[in-house]
This record gives sequence, structure tokens and C-alpha cells, in this order.
Amino acid sequence: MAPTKTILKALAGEVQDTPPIWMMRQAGRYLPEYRATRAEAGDFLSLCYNSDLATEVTLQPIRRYGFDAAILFADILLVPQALGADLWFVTGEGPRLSTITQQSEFDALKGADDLHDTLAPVYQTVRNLASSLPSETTLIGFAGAPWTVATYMIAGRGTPDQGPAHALKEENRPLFEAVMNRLTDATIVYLSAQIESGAEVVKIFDSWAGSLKGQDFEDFAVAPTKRIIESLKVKYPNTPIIAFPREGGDGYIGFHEKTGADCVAIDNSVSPEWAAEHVQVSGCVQGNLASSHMVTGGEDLVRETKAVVEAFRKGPHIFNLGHGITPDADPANVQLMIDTVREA
Ligand SMILES: Cc1c2[nH]c(c1CCC(=O)O)Cc1[nH]c(c(CCC(=O)O)c1C)Cc1[nH]c(c(CCC(=O)O)c1C)Cc1[nH]c(c(C)c1CCC(=O)O)C2
Repeated sequence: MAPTKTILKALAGEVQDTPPIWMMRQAGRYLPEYRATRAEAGDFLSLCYNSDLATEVTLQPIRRYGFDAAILFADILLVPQALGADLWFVTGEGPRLSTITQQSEFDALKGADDLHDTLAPVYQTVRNLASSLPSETTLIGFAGAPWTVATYMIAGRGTPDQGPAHALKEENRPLFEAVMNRLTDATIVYLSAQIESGAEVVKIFDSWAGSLKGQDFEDFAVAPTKRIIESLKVKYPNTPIIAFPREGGDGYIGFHEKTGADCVAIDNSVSPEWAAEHVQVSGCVQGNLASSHMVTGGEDLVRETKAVVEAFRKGPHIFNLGHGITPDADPANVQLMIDTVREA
């Protein structure tokens, strides 16, 4: 049956006069109602594991803006936590985890099938959303890609150059590959459970794909994504998958074909014209307005929004930012972007 929701139409390859729109981190600190619910939850992780409040913050940007998709509120680092890593967030700095640099630390992790006790509240959030979203809104689930999650697990925190993960890859290849394989298996299990719970689309966030060069990009960005997508497609052939190999550069070319992704999300280190010519020829693309326009607004926002819509007009396109909206963004600029897309 042909899809009726705008996001699903784009993912099926349909070219639409007005592209559907959603925004990475659309439920976030730039919204006063998010900050209020987060305060009620106590902290960010408590919010992720409180199904009622996580449902509430997922719905807030849908109510305020009528986005075409809602993305499950959770975090890519819940998977390492479910595998047994310690996880906490330092205010103003970001995530901290127990590190994996020794075989003994890897051996202490749980298996991919043991995630569900920890992640059950996330599946409940997905079920809540599946039954409460407006009928035209598509529900997107997600996970981090193995490489990106591994960079945090190995270093125990975010790093500017993913140095500790690159070092382990060079110095202890068997251990590095064991981490990657466990995360690939865990991602398949986790995304399967989200789909079973009602996610209509899933997205794989490889935020640090750009630091993998040459053969490493093929082995650790392309290959794990391909394995995840192949496994999911066997069980859920009708669930579209969005891949986001952020800052992949030339690696974006052929990413649909190499991995089987239905849509490739584009960051703003490449121009929409370049992405239309080299990536959209292979299928649906998502992106790629610079998130800084949500802070600065004005005529530049309007002009660049129109330029993104125009560049991708000839093929299937989902409008989005090139990366997540930042806490200093002005909610009024988000409305201006949406109005511009829908009038363009
Ligand atoms: C690398 C990464 C993480 N998390 C994520 C990624 C990949 C995408 C990207 O590159 O942004 C993905 C993510 N994180 C969050 C979502 C929910 C869905 C969405 O709104 O897009 C998604 C899809 C919520 C969140 N995840 C986080 C917040 C902010 C938490 C808060 O309320 O303080 C939100 C809304 C926290 C987080 N989570 C992570 C970091 C580095 C941080 C701290 C940085 C920061 O403070 O903004 C890990």
C-alpha cells in the first residue's frame, strides 16, 4: 500500500512539492517547556528513563510546530549503559562513561540480548508515542552507529578527534573489533525492539564517521551500518532506515547503495547543490540547513532555507538541519524556517 504520511512518501522515493520537515534535537533545551519537564525529571538520564516524561518532551515540538516527524526522546549512550558501562552527564561538559581499553573490561560487558531490562522504559516511550501522535506524524526511532558509540565507550567521554578509539584500533585490533561487533549486535537488537514497539522509521547516527579515512571508513562506518540494515530488512522489510555518516564528505557518495539505507542524512560541511548532484541521485536525502541559522535568524535564514529546498527539489528530500539545534537557538527562528519551507 502506498504511504500517506509525508515522511514515509519521501522515504519511498516520492518527490513532493513541499518537503516534509523535522529537526534533529527538536526536543531540547532551546524550548522552555523542555527545560520545565527536564527539571521535573531531575536530570537528563532520569528524563530518558521516565516513559511518561520522555513521551511528553517528544510531543512538545509536535504540538508547538507540527513537525512531520517525532523522534523518540532518548540518547545513543543508553546502549553502552545497558551493556553495563557506567554513564553520567557532567553539567556544562557532557557525557562520562567507564572506559574500555582492556580485554578484561570488555569481558565484563553484557551480551547484546541482555539490553532489554535497562531499555524497557525506552520501548514503553515508543509504545506511548505510537498511540498518541497525530495520525499524520511519523515516529522515528534511533541508535548510535557502532563507531560513534565506540568512540565514547573507549575514551569514556566525547573527544575532539576520537583519538583514544583510533589508538585502540591501531594498537589492539582484536579488542577494537570485539567492541565494534558487540555494538553492532546490540544495535540490531535495540532497533528491532523499537520497531516492534511502534517505530515507523529508524535512524542510525554516526556523528564521528568523518574521522574515519580511506579503508577505515569502509570497514567501520559502511560495513557495520550495512550489517545492521541487512539484519533489520530481513525482519522488517517495510521499515525505512535513515543513515547519518556525519562529515562523511566523499564517503557520502554511494552510501545508499553500499549500506542499503533508504535515506542518507547530510551535514552542512557539504553544499546542498553538491549533495543533490552526488548523493540524491542514489535516493532520498535529509538535510542540511546549518543549525547556526536557528540562533541568528533573519534574512539569511530565509535565503538559506529556500536554497536548501531549491537544491533538492528534483528528488526525494526530507528537510532538516545539518546537525542538532543548539540550546541558544530562538524558538521563533524555528517557526520562521518551517514557514519558509512550507511557502517556498
Ligand atoms: C553524539 C550523540 C549523543 N547523543 C546523540 C548523539 C548523536 C547525534 C549528535 O551528534 O548530536 C543523539 C541524540 N541525543 C538526543 C536525541 C533525541 C532525539 C532528538 O531530539 O534528536 C538524539 C537522537 C537527546 C539529547 N542528548 C543530550 C541532550 C541534552 C541534555 C540536556 O537536557 O541537558 C539531549 C536533548 C545530551 C548528550 N548526548 C550526547 C552528548 C555528547 C550530549 C551532551 C551534549 C549536550 O549537552 O548537548 C551523545
